[in-house]
Amino acid sequence: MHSNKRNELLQQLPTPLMFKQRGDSSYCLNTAFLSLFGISPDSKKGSEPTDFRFYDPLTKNELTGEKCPYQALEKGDVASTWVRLQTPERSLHCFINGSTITDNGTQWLVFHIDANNRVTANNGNDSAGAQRHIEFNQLLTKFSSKLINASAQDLDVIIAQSLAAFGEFCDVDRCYLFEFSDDFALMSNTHEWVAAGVNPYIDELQNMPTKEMPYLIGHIEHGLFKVDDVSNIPDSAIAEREEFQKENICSILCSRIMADGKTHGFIGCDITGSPYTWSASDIEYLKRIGDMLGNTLQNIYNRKAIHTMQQELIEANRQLQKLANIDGLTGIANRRLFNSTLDKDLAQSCRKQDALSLLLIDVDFFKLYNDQYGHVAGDSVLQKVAQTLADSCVGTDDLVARYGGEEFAVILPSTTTDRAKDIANRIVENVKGLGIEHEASPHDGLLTVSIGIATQEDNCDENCVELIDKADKALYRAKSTGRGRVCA
Ligand SMILES: Nc1nc2c(ncn2[C@@H]2O[C@H](COP(=O)(O)OP(=O)(O)OP(=O)(O)O)[C@@H](O)[C@H]2O)c(=O)[nH]1
Repeated sequence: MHSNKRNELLQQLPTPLMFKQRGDSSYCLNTAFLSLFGISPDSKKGSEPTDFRFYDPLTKNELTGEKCPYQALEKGDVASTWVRLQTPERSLHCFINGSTITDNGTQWLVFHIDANNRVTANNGNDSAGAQRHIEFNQLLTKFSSKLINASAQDLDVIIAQSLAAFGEFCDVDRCYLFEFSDDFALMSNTHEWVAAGVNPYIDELQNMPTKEMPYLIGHIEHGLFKVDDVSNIPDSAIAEREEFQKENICSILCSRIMADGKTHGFIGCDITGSPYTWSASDIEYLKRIGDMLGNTLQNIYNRKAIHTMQQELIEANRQLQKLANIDGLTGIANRRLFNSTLDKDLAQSCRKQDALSLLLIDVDFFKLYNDQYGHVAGDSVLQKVAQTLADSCVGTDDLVARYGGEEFAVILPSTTTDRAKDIANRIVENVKGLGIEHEASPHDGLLTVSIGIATQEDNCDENCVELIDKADKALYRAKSTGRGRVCA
């Protein structure tokens, strides 16, 4: 066949083709190719291979050198592979199949382009469309289950994966998530996926005032923003039109995301290069992905709210627990905490075969003090004595408690009688050292305390009641032998 005839035939074939004679510098693009890539037949009769770029769809790296399908075919190698074929107008996910045809001594290098994703997307009624719906549902199921179990930390990664999977499935150039903040005043592009060879814009789309994009936002509030051809956006929405054109967007589709009963943001996708008519399937798919993300965000909100509530309850319980164990006047442990601690410490010292000492401390002539100086001054004395006891007991496991009225108790784990006597004498000195005037006191007219000591040695002989009773008897001896002293 004559080479011009061959050329004409290839031009008319319904399959998208790039072809050239070996030795020619330019590739020809047939009509089917031009229409698939949205290229005007007037503007492209032939094209330099450099006008086209091939990208590895997985790594997003440009295929050059030996891996470039042109060069492989020129060299006589097989050139059948999945690529992202980018023209100045459009990039598409394609299966390309290169072959060399020899005709009357002329060699033709022909690339057959199979990019039927979008074609089938337009029609969900035929079997290819039905198959596509099934694939979409599988995709959605896969990511829903990933998202439903996602922790807040994993969420970003899984959202990014969902956008990439959806972007590739629908063969768009960009797919992204915008979230509103500051009570709807700002919006930010939080996640973005771009196809190979397409410029990302996420960094430039942060904290954008929503009031500057009323056309877009108005549509989002009603659920959907669909523009087949950005150049048809009316002049009244010039801000949006210019922004989209700056990003080389020709068609844009965005669907609102609801969470917590409010518009949380939107998911969107772009076609760059030349306009595309969004199909009913495109819209349905985007809405369903948006709903899935909305449900996930709602789930995360709920989990956060429950977590906050739990933390508040734990804190409230901690405060209650504290209040239930603290003496209101002196701020030290109360009788309740004393009882439970003595129980626990005594059992532990018994297990460890360790000594434990108990001090019972009583303010001397306190009735007379109250009578002479008043009840309010008496309260203040009790606070000072409590503080002095706390300051005098330096063991980390010691417990200083108000036992009742003007009586205090100190539990001293791992403490023998001799050591307890030292501590008790120090307390007597420190209280006297406070220099609280008490005219009726025989001890230099100063307020004093008496202390009784009981010790459980390492033999587990005593229980709590017996130990307290022993300390009480020792306290009685201290009182009856002159007060302001220690008895064991
Ligand atoms: N200000 C004040 N007084 C209290 C408080 N609790 C108990 N008291 C007083 O402490 C006094 C204890 O008196 P008594 O048991 O007779 O003992 P005492 O006067 O200290 O005499 P001895 O213990 O024998 O040295 C009583 O007058 C109680 O009213 C309190 O919380 N604040």
